[in-house]
Amino acid sequence: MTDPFIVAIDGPAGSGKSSVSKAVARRLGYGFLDTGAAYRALAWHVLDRGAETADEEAVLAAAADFPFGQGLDPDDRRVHVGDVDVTTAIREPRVSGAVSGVARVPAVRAQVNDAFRRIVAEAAYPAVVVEGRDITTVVAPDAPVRILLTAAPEVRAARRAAELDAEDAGAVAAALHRRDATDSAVVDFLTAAEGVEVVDSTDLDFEATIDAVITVIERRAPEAQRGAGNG
Ligand SMILES: Nc1ncnc2c1ncn2[C@@H]1O[C@H](COP(=O)(O)OP(=O)(O)O)[C@@H](O)[C@H]1O
Ligand SMILES: Nc1ccn([C@@H]2O[C@H](COP(=O)(O)OP(=O)(O)O)[C@@H](O)[C@H]2O)c(=O)n1
Repeated sequence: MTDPFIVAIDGPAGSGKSSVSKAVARRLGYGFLDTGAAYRALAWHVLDRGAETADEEAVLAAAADFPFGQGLDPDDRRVHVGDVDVTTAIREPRVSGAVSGVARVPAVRAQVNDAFRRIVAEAAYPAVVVEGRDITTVVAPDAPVRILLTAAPEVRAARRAAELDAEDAGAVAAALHRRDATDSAVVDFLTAAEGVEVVDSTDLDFEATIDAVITVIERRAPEAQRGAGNG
């Protein structure tokens, strides 16, 4: 089998990257890689070691001893650090509030990006949908399909608050926009780079967003490499 091709999807928090990418991968028979889960798992690992993600030395020490496990099955979002299942823990607000400290360390970005490329190259799928912040620009700038998935800030905050079933939607919105601001200082994922197609889901429901992404794939992906069952 030739190397899987990449469908690269970037975007800000709450734009629908993970849920839409997973649904697209499942529908097309592709693999799915949630790159944010790796940064979240490393932030969890730093906190679990009793350190702070603002401490770059502590982050580098944790990254040097980071037995991270993540699969490509769209229907299996389990994430492990060693033999600890951290799937739920990495989505907790305390980790969301700490993850940007990990993401701003260049050596960490280089380490996890190498791991992402290796995981995709070894994938037993015709393609892998890879979602995050810098996939279209750093991890896979030559991918045949590169999408910036976005939505209005207030829509993204409302979706995240609903997802977390949060009592204080204002606090969720403030945390989300704070993370957007911190993240976009590290990687510009709010502006589509040359060749990246923008899908704005502000006025699209979940199914319509999936269809919009698949339309881009059908237009941009190499015909010969598409998986079975997708025309
Ligand atoms: N177009 C959409 N319309 C309504 N809800 C959506 C849409 N896209 C995603 N969602 C929901 O918004 C929440 C956040 O989506 P998620 O995939 O976690 O975003 P991200 O990974 O970009 O942070 C989830 O509950 C998801 O089901
Ligand atoms: N490719 C990536 C993916 C995530 N990240 C970092 O990891 C954090 C969590 O990513 P995520 O995709 O799980 O976050 P959401 O957009 O799902 O809220 C982001 O806020 C970034 O700080 C990154 O720097 N680069």
